[in-house]
Amino acid sequence: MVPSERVLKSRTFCSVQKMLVGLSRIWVEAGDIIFSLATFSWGCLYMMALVVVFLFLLVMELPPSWWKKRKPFTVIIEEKPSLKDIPGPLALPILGTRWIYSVRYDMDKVHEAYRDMFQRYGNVVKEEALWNFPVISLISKEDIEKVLRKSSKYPLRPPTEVTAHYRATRPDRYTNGGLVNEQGETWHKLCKLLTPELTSVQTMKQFLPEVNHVIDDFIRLIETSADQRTGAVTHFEELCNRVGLESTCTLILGRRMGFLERDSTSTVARKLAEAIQVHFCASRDTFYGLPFWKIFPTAAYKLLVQSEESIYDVVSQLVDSALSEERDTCKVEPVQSVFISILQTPGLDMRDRKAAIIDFIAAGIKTLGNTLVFLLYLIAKNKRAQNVLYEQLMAVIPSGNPITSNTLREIPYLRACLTEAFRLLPTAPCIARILEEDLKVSDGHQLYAGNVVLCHTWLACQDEKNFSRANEFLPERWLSNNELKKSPFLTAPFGVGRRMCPAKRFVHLELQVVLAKIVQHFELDYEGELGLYFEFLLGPRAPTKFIFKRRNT
Ligand code: HEM
Repeated sequence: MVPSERVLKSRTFCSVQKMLVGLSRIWVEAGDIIFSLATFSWGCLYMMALVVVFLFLLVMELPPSWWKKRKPFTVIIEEKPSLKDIPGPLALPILGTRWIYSVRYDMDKVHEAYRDMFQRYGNVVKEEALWNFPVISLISKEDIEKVLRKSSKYPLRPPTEVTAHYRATRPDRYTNGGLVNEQGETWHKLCKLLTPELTSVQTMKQFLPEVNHVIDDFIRLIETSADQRTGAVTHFEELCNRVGLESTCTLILGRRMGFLERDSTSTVARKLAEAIQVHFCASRDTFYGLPFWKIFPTAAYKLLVQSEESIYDVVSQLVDSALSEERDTCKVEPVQSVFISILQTPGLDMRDRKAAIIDFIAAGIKTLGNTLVFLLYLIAKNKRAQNVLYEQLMAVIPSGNPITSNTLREIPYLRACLTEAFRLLPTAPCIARILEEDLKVSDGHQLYAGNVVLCHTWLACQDEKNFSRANEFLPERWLSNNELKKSPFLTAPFGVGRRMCPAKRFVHLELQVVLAKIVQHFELDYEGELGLYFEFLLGPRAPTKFIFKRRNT
């Protein structure tokens, strides 16, 4: 057991003891009161019993699970008074600061809320969830680095509590919370068994020819969807979600799904994309809203369950049909390995295998779709960069030729465009961690092991202190490599350390091919300005309207 874990466990034991002692006192006192009232009125007794049961449920059910496993906040306040000094919105007793998302800010603009809070309160901001559980937000480059550098064997990322809660109610489908939500040894085991093929350089090398085919189909889909006269494609974000789904399924299931054909199976893609959108929105609403879903199924919780079940059913069908056709129809030979390796890995329950495939596909569709819209928007709006990229592409890859690893290496500007797009518009605007050690941050504020910390990498990337001409799209800044060395933790769109996204290599490959092929085929434009929308991830506000003018090559 690592030392930080031991510390947490011993603290957990003390805090659980204190909590039990406290609760038993509450019960004794509540019992005394109830007993005396009983002599007064049975009706009154009934009401009091209901109130006590309700309070008990509140105490036991509402705090986040990782809080219950660690130090209750009240204890932290008593022993470590300096957390009190961290500025933030007015915290109400018990309810904390979650009221701001109903009164001061819109739930779909949480990204703007943080920008405003950093302006109001400084570099370290404290929000308080229910029962005044603290969530600390950091924006300074030095603070973010301090948190993300301290990566242990089992880094802790706060789980999406509501998903973990729902999965616990379906033991027929899930044996654990899954790779994204698990912690400690269970997470480590899943990571070790499920991700080696996905992260392998070899798998990606072999997958490249198939990526070329997928993107050629995407180009055809754009051509047939565009207005013949103007080249306009409205709701382009839907096409991006479809290519995200097709590519991820091709990689994970080892077979083409046909989501890029003009009509045939696209209803499945739309159904899945819609379910995933609802899932992200419901996750956001249950996270930023009051967590009464722990006591009764609120509207947001019901939506979450519906979307979880739709995603499970649709992906399950895809997996089952791929399974029934077995190896001989896994036409994309090199990537059979991801699917087959998950299915054949010893030490995993069939439920874990299916859940992992579902999680990978669900994790891919929206993230890839959003990222692609952002990337193409920035290229469309920056004609100079678009022209430089086009010239370089045409010099290295004659139009119509497939893209290979060698040609990709010869166009560093292509990768620089990706990194710059991730800096300006990442779909994951912050990285969350649970601290495993005490840490001193800006303005002398002391944080403690067990505190939940949000590292706002996106906002830090827009700060002139960290990047000159921070709001401009300048891919050139990444060509020297100095910039990357100066700020490896700020432009970290896939996270950092052992909990980093296992699909980073795949996404980089996919985005380079898609950008290269689109810029070779079309001159890109965008009508108006792109709006942003927060749904747990940062996404484009629909409808997005791109103009694709065919190039004469
Ligand atoms: C543009 C696309 C994507 C972006 C920007 C992205 C970003 C991220 C980020 C920021 C994290 C959290 C990392 C951390 O806490 O340090 C993450 C985790 C994860 N991502 Fe991605 N992701 C993308 C695509 C995908 C795809 C296509 C898959 C599946 C094939 C995937 C599967 C996962 C999984 C399983 C985790 C949890 C890893 C763990 O906790 O061990 N992601 N991703």
